[in-house]
Amino acid sequence: MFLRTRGSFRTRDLDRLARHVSTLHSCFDGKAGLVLKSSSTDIFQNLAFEDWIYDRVDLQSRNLLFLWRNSPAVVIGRHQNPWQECHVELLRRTGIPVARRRSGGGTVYHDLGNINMTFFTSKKKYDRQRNLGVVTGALKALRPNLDVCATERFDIVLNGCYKISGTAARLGRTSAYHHCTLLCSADRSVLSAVLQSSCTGIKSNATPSVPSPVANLSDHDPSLNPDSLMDAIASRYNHEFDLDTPVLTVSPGSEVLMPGIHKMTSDLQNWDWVYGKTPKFSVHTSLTVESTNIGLEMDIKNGVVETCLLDIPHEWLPADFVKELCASLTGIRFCPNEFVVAVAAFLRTNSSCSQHVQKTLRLCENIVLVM
Ligand SMILES: Nc1ncnc2c1ncn2[C@@H]1O[C@H](COP(=O)(O)OC(=O)CCCC[C@@H]2CCSS2)[C@@H](O)[C@H]1O
Repeated sequence: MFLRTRGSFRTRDLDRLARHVSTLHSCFDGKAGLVLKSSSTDIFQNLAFEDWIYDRVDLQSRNLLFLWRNSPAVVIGRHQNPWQECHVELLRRTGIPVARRRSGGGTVYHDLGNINMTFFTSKKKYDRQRNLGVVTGALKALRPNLDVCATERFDIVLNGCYKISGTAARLGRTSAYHHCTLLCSADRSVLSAVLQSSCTGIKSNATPSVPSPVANLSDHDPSLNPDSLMDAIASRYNHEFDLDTPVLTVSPGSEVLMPGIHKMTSDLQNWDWVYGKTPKFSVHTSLTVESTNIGLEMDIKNGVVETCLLDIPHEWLPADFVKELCASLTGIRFCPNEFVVAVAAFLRTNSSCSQHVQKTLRLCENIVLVM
């Protein structure tokens, strides 16, 4: 039946497929530990791979290290506000994605010059200082003169003050993971540009990040590169956990190897997860449009505008018109697409005067920049 409905499969393909499936399972079966390296640089695929391992692999009697890197991306913590943490408008313009991870903590920037490590264990064996010891041990094995140490808040700092690694964790009933970054040669000008809010006047209880001066390891020693660092970390991990495992490359895009991973990936990409999960917040800001001062107040819950108030001089736009405009913005997602559609629909039914239309468009050009 399976073969008939999918005529393109041949016995040879099925054999190969079966071999792959058993390969992945045999990777885990009977092993006390594994080191896996991602073949993907897609932030959503790599975060989904973490979810898949956490949900589907029995971590009670094994340790697992996952090494991965991403194309440029901003990664916010589970309980954070992207509009507060990053320059959402610049990210949209440059096509750099924002991802919300399932662990708590602050916002970091990733690119191919940044390494990520995920240490999976049982909850009982979860030990962040031990894991960070693997990282600092690997660095010292590579370059004995490097001054690196882990701090009380589980950062790793270079020369006593420059952050090169940040940590976050997810703890379940029986399983856990600790993941951390390592800055080797990331683009620091992009890092600081994207980790600046484009929206002033946000009030919220979301977890704030703790900004620090950062450095790249390659600033200290230009011969250090991500591949040699990952090899050194893998061998130090083997040493620390008394293992003898090679680094296995895995493809987190493979539904065949990891059934269910596509759904996990698309859940992480969904607007409702990335933006909609933001804890309730409000924006109180002022805009200057054609030399007129305009106050904007919005309450946003689950990413949706709950209330909207625009404080506009009556001589600039009539009060009834503004009231109707605010009403039409209530209930939309706090995002440019829905905003533009709502304003266009509003103007179609309320556009008796071309001056009002022009002013509304200019006002909306300014509002869209905070979204
Ligand atoms: N890549 C990277 N590595 C280290 N530090 C960074 C990085 N990007 C930004 N920063 C600095 O850390 C603060 C935020 O520090 P804060 O302590 O608030 O948050 C963190 O460290 C979170 C680390 C999450 C690690 C996960 C591992 C895999 S997926 S992401 C930011 O404002 C910058 O100053």
